[in-house]
Parts: sequence; C-alpha cells; structure tokens
Amino acid sequence: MPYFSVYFQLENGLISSSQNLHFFNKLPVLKRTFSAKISNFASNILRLETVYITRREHFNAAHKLWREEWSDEKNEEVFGKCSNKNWHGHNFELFVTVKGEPNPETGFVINLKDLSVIIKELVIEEVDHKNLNLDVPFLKGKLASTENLAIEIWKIIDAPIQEAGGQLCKIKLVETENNYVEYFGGKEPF
Ligand SMILES: Nc1nc2c(c(=O)[nH]1)N=C([C@H](O)[C@H](O)COP(=O)(O)OP(=O)(O)OP(=O)(O)O)CN2
Repeated sequence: MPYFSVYFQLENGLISSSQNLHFFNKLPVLKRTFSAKISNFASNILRLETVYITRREHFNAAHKLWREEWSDEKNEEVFGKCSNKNWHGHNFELFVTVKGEPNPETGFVINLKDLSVIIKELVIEEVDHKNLNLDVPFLKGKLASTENLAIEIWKIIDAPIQEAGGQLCKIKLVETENNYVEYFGGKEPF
C-alpha cells in the first residue's frame, strides 16, 4: 500500500488497530524511505549534483577501556585485555567525509587542503602520540572507546567544515584492521 494511502487511512480512522500497530512498527523504515524519495525527487527537480568527498588522516594513541567506579574484576570482565592498567595503543585511521555540490568555479565541494588543516589542527594535534584517557581535554570524563572518540571528533570539526563551505556527513574511525566505527552525526546514513 503506498505511504500516502496509509497516512490518509490512518488520519481518517480507516485503519484497524492491528494495522495501526503494524504501521507504527514500520514507521522508522517508512520515514527513511519517504525522506530518501523526497530528496531524490528534489535532486531531480533541482538537478543537484551532490558529491561525497573524503580525507584520510592518521594518528596513534594509547588508551585503556576502564571505569574508575568499577572494581578491577568488573573492568576485566567487561573490557577484557583492553582494560590493561598499563595501557595499550593503536594506529588510528580517521576518514572524514564531507558532502556538497562542486563549486562551479573551482569544481571543489571543499578544498581538501582546507579540510586537512581543519582535521590536523583541531583533532590530530590533540590526540597524536597522546594518552586518550589522560592527555585529551575533549575526552575528559568519557570512556575512551572508538565510538566516543568518533562522536567527539564530529562535534569539534562540524562547524569549521560548515564555515569552509562543506557539510560533514560521516566520520569513519579505524582502530584496528578488524574494528572501525562510522558516525553520521546521529542521523541516518546519507
Ligand atoms: N565497542 C567497542 N568495543 C571495543 C573497543 C571499542 O572501542 N569499542 N575497543 C577495544 C580495544 O580497544 C581494541 O580495539 C581491541 O583490540 P584487539 O582485540 O587487539 O583488536 P582486534 O579485534 O583487531 O584483534 P583480534 O585479534 O581480532 O581480537 C575492544 N572492544
């Protein structure tokens, strides 16, 4: 059944309560599909040419996964060897993806040199060769997980990227060759 028909029937009380429940369970999926369709429709009408561009940076840092208020045993139980009191380190790869339309004059969504300077000055300088638990003010009071690191990096570079003319759309933070996180600013991917 098309979404507008479901919506019309719901608004007009034509849908039974079991259908209702089914509809609300499906709501997040419908919302996603619907907004994707609207944005595709708008893109076609306005002939938008959105491009996603990514800059990679690198840093290494030490950390441990640890909650002070937990016993040694509980930390060990939850975080395993990542709770080692004497720290461990990673070579992190940070991928920052910005979206936008290429500027007609430059062909750039954002100048990658500008993007690199933003990331290096505001993030890499703060974390490279540092202890994430002890040395990094923006992680103070936060568990030094890859997830939290990605979220805090977003908060730091979101506004400067906008000022440089781009729109931050994804942070990908690779912690080991097997583990990485992706963060979309709390929104649905793309
Ligand atoms: N949800 C999360 N889980 C874990 C995180 C994290 O940041 N978020 N971090 C760790 C450890 O810090 C580290 O990533 C694990 O290192 P390691 O086990 O050496 O890495 P691999 O998984 O690549 O190695 P395997 O040999 O495959 O275990 C743990 N969990």
